[in-house]
Amino acid sequence: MTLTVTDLRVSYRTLGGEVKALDGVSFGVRDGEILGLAGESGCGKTTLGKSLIRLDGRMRHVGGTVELDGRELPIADDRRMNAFRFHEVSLVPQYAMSALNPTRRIGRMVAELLKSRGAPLDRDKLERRLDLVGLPREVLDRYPLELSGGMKQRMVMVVSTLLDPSLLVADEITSALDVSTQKAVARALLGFRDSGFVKSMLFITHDLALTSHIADTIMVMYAGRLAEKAPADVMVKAPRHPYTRMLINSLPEVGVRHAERPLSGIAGSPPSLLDPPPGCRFRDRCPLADEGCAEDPPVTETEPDHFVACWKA
Ligand SMILES: Nc1ncnc2c1ncn2[C@@H]1O[C@H](COP(=O)(O)OP(=O)(O)OP(=O)(O)O)[C@@H](O)[C@H]1O
Repeated sequence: MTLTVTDLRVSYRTLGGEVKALDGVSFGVRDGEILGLAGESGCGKTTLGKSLIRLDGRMRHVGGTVELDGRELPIADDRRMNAFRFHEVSLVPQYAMSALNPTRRIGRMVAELLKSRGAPLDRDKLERRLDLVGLPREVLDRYPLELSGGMKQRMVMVVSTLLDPSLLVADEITSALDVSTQKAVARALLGFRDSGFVKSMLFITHDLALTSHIADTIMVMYAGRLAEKAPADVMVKAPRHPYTRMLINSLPEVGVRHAERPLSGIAGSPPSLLDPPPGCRFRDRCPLADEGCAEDPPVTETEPDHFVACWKA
């Protein structure tokens, strides 16, 4: 197992109180596995990704543990985490396209970054990786401004994986790209895993359709908690949680005109994470909810590798 997250609790300090963005999340990522993390805006996907790399100033590690390759990550200790960042766990951020320093040629920037991490620049290795993501070697002589959005995105992927981290967290890295560029980035991600440059991956997206093509396993979160986790094909064909079912039914089907089959959304919104009510957090929006749902549903393994947090599943 590359990653084992146990009962992770992370909140944000705000003027209104503590926003419990992750409220007891447990899951694992196996060696070689790509875990797609999905769920609607605000469910805690980015917070989970950040927790594994760097807590920002307003985030507080309230409880739980994160183990990477059997060693506990000191996620609450920014300085001690330095030994792990880039080397063991790395992030391609949500706004990767602006993560490149605009005043430096890319080759120089990569060399400086590696130096700051105490690693020498291995030109051969760098060039092989550029080949893998389909970037010409000349990009190293260019400024970020001279690259398209998709090229920048792939460049950031190369940079974040140069030290062969065990786990790569890719946060919404395809959202701002057109569909064919999205595919190139997705292929590059799979190539990195298949070539062993990274052992495992957490692929964060709100795009369930895309994640079902890339991920081996999909985990759906709802309001700071795990709702369902299952192998990607099972999640798409036989979801058990009412929320996941509704999410999957709300996906547009290619070739089906919406006059024939109207797109359905999910009415209502998740509860506030400042003071979430007890019980199932989806119950106000759930067509199957009854009084029993006022109690917290445990995460249950209904079949091997299929985890669901629902009394009705
Ligand atoms: N800096 C912050 N200060 C206070 N609350 C925050 C902060 N960042 C996120 N939150 C809250 O934490 C919860 C989880 O947010 P998070 O960004 O992790 O969700 P997400 O699923 O990644 O959403 P999105 O898809 O929109 O990026 C939300 O309720 C959000 O409002």
